[in-house]
Amino acid sequence: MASFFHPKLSGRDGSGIEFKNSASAGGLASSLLSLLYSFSALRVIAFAGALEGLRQTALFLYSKFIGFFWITAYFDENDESFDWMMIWLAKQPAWAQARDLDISTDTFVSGRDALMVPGEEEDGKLSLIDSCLLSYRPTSSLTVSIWYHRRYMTFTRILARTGRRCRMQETLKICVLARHNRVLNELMLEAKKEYQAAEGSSVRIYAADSDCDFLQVASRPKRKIDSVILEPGVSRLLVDDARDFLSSKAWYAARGIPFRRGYLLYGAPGSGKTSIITSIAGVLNLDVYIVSLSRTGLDDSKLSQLISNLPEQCIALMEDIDAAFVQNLNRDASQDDAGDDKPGAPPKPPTSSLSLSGLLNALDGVAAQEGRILYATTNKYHALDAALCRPGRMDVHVEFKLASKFQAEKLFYSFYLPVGDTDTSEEDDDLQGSSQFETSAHSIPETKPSVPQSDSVFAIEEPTFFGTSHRQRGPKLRPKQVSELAVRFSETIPEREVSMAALQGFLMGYKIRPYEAVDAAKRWVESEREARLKMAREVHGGR
Ligand SMILES: Nc1ncnc2c1ncn2[C@@H]1O[C@H](COP(=O)(O)OP(=O)(O)OP(=O)(O)O)[C@@H](O)[C@H]1O
Repeated sequence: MASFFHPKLSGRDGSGIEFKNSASAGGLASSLLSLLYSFSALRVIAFAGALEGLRQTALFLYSKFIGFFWITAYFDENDESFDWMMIWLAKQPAWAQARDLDISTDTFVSGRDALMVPGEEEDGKLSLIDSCLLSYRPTSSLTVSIWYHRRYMTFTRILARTGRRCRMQETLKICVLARHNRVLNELMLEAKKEYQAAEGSSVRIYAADSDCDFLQVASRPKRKIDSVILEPGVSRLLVDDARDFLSSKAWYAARGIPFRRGYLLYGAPGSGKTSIITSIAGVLNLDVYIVSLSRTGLDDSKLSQLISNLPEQCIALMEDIDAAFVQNLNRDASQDDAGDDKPGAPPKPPTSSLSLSGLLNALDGVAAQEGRILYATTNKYHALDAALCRPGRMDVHVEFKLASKFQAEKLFYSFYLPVGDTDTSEEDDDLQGSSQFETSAHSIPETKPSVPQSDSVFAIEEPTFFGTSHRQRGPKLRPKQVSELAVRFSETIPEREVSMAALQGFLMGYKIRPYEAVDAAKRWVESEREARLKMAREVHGGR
C-alpha cells in the first residue's frame, strides 16, 4: 500500500533501481490488488453511505409523517406541570385497566381523588393513618393510551439518567393524535385547574438537594392569618405590604429598581415569626422555598446558585440568618455550646463556609431572582451586619416580642374556641358533655386497657400517664364564658415575660380543662420564672 501511494520513497536508500527491478513483478501485483481492494472498499463505503442516506430520509419522512398527525409534548420532572399531569393521570380510570401499575402511598398523589386501590376510599375519616392511602400510578416506561375529548392520546413515563451526577430523572411524554394543539391545551388547563383546586388549601414547602435543585418536601395546610396572634395591625401590615409589592412589577421596572423585597423578622424565640411567614404564604398563594444557611457544605457559589434557582414569585425563607456565620452556634452559644466544648477538645469542623459578602452578593447580585419575597428571621438582631439590614436587602424590619397580655388573652380564646366559632373538628365530634373537663390534671385513659380474659396470676395495674388523651374533648363553652376566662387568664400572665410558644405549650397541658388552665396559670408563671433564674445563675456561675 505504501509503495503504491508513495513510489518516491522506494529510491531513497540509494539502491533504488535494483530495488524497483527486483520488486517490479510482485509490486505491480500488489498494487493492482490494492487498487482493486480500494475500489471495492470505495464501493462498500458508497453503499453504506447510500444506506445511511436512505435511513436518514426515512427517519425524516417518518418524523414529518408523525409530526403531521401527532403532537408530542414532554413534561420534565423538575417542572410544576409534570405534577399537574401526573395527578391528572392518576385519576384516569384507564389505569385501572392497565396491566402494569405502580402502587403509591405518596400523599402527594393520594388524597387528591387519585385512583384508589378498591376499598381504600371507604376507610372513614381522614387522619394521619388514613391519609397514607394506596393509589395507582402509571408505571414507568409503559405507554398507556387514553381517549380524551374523543382524541386518542398516549402517555409514557420515561426514566433516564441525566446531569453530571447521572441522576435518574423522569419525563412524561404525551402524544396526541391531532392536527392542532387545542386538545393538548385543554388537557393541560384541566390538569392545572384540578391540581390548583387540590393545592388551594395547602402551602407547598421546598428545600434544596445537594445539587442546589429545589424539591418539594412538604405540603402544609394553610394556617389562618388570625391564628397567629400578634400586636394589632402587624399581620395586616405584612400581608398588605407583600400583596402590594407583588402587584407592582411595572412600577419597579419603570424605575429600574430590582423587583425584590426583603423582610427581617427578629426577636424572641417562639414568638410567631415562622408561623406568620407560612400564614402569609397561604394568603398570597405562594410556595415557600427554604434556604438553609447553616447547611453543611454551603459556600458562596452554592448559595448564589441556590438563590438563582428560586422561581419567580415565591417566598424564600432564611431562618436564623445570624447562625450562618458562626460555626455551630446555637440559640445562645454561651449556654448551649459551653457544655459541649470540653477543654482540649479539637475544634468542631466547619459546617458551612459562607461569607457575608457571599450572602450579600447572592441576595442582590445579578443572579438574584426577580419577584421573590425574602423573609429572614433572627433572634440576634443586633449581631447582624448593617449591610445585610439595609433597605434593598431587608426593606421591612418587624420586631416580635414575648407575649403581651393582649396576646395571651387572644391565644386563650382561640385555644378554647367557643361553640359557634369555626372549629369543625370539635363540632363534628360526639361530645359527652362537660364531665370530661372535670377530670384530674393527670388524665386517666377513658377506657381501661384490654385485658386478656384468662386466669392470669398477675395483677393488672391501670397505666398512669401525664397529659390528655386525644380522644378526650373539652366542654362546649359559650363565647361569653370563654371571653371571661381569657381575661382572667391574661391577668395572670405578666407582660413580655414568656413566649407565645411557651403559653401554647402550657395550654396544651390543659387541652380540655380551660377552668383549670386559668387556675394553674399563676403557679406556672412562677415556676417558669424560677427556672429562668436558675438557668441564669448556672450560666453566670459557670463563667
Ligand atoms: N404569636 C403567636 N400566635 C400563635 N401561636 C404562636 C405565636 N407565636 C408562637 N406560636 C406558636 O408557637 C410555636 C412556635 O412558633 P414559631 O416557630 O412561629 O416561632 P418563631 O418565632 O419562629 O420561633 P424561633 O425563633 O424559635 O424559630 C408554633 O406552634 C406556634 O403556633
